[in-house]
Amino acid sequence: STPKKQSSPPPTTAIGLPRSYPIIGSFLAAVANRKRQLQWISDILQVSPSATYVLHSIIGTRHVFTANPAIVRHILKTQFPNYGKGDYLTGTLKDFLGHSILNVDGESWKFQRQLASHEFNTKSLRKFIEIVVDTEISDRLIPILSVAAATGTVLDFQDILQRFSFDNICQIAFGFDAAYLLPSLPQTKFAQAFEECVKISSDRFDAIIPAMWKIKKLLNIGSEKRMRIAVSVIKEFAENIIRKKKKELKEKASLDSVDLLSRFLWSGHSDENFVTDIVISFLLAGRDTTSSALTWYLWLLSKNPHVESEVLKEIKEKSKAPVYEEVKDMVYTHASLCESMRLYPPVSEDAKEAVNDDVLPDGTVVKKGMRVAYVPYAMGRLETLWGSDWAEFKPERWLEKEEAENRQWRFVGRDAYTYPVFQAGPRICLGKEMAFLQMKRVVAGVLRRFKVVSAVEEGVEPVFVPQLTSKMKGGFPVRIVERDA
Ligand code: HEM
Repeated sequence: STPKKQSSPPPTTAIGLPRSYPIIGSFLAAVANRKRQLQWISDILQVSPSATYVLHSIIGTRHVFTANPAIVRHILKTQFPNYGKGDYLTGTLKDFLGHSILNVDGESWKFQRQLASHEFNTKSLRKFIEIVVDTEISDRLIPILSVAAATGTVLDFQDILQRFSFDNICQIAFGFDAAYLLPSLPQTKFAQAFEECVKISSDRFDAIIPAMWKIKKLLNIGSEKRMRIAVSVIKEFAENIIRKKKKELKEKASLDSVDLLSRFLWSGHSDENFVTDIVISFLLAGRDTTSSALTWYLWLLSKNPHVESEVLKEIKEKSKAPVYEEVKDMVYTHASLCESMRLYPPVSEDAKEAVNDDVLPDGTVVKKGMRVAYVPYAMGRLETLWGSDWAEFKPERWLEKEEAENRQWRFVGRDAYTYPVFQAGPRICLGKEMAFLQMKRVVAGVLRRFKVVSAVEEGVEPVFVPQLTSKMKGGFPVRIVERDA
């Protein structure tokens, strides 16, 4: 059956390019649109030649925004060494992320990536999916959903998923059970401090006067005072775990724990600050990304029953297979997750900074120090890339029927530069495969037994909030219904 138009996200209004004036550039338009900056930039990219736009702002600052795959390839791959994190980004995130993988370039990045990549080999992934994810599903998630189904309670599924992935990533990063997904939905000091750091760091980027936070920090007032406190809560927490881990490792002859922290300590990195920063980076990378993806996914499924029934069919077909094989083979589910993240990417915009002057493939001139951002949110909405039905939630875009007589679905991936939801090139997301395994396992574990019914008011579209990782504004209210066995 053909998907119905009702499932579509709201159409973007076609607008012209913003006015630009001498000295202040398009500063006024940027201020007027600052509460909807992502949508504003995406609208502009839709009407820009080569899907690329140079935003002129106050006193001659210029930023390039692009939704053009050839330019994405240029900055993420062909000219990779010329487009790094840069001073602006690293300076803004340093209090939170220090010199860890998400916040450095060059040799230090290479080294951390190399070491961390062991955490993502097949053996570790299998262990992760079979032990960490499945325990969290059966011991924590399912019981909460059963109670909600029995009592008819409305749950905020976004909150549930954030708690779920927080517990998961704490296990991977530290080998520590954060116990954040409990029936009482506890507020833990560590998780709350983490949330505060993410929020304040995001706000630093969004401020109209970019250096304002530095002044507040200097004076130790307002949000910057809260930031300082939250950072120290996180660091203290991490340091305690690190000390315990160090002691444990000293008493052991070999490395049997698989968490990232043990791996770093085992390889001789005993500098607590450095190790703390790395662990925090992983928490950020792994925490809100999969929960964001799954929140929007379940919302789209609730609006598209024909997709949900295809997914359910696949879950039932695969349910006899061992856990790891099951999730690896969920082709339709995989496609539907890709499709959902096309419309609602967990990382909606990502900026690089030019090390040297350069010219982009479309002729746009880039000066040293200029920021060039690719915008997955805008790219997923381009007719030139996805066709005139781009607004429809259609997993079939990613699938082909096999020629063989059983006519199974086969997944057809898109070029990573057209769909840079996980970034692309040498710095492509290290957790991509892990994220898919986790998401598919959650989808299978939940949908097999329950129907997740949106309790969002009829006709209301949830609002996409782009922070460091995107969120559904106000959460995702749902009712849980137990399926007939
Ligand atoms: C749906 C889920 C996810 C999405 C959409 C996603 C997306 C991304 C993106 C866009 C980046 C590039 C950020 C940048 O450098 O500017 C990234 C990097 C990274 N991600 Fe993910 N991610 C996801 C899940 C995960 C998970 C579960 C983990 C780990 C447990 C993870 C670990 C990392 C790491 C370590 C990096 C840094 C890679 C590097 O700089 O070399 N990600 N991810």
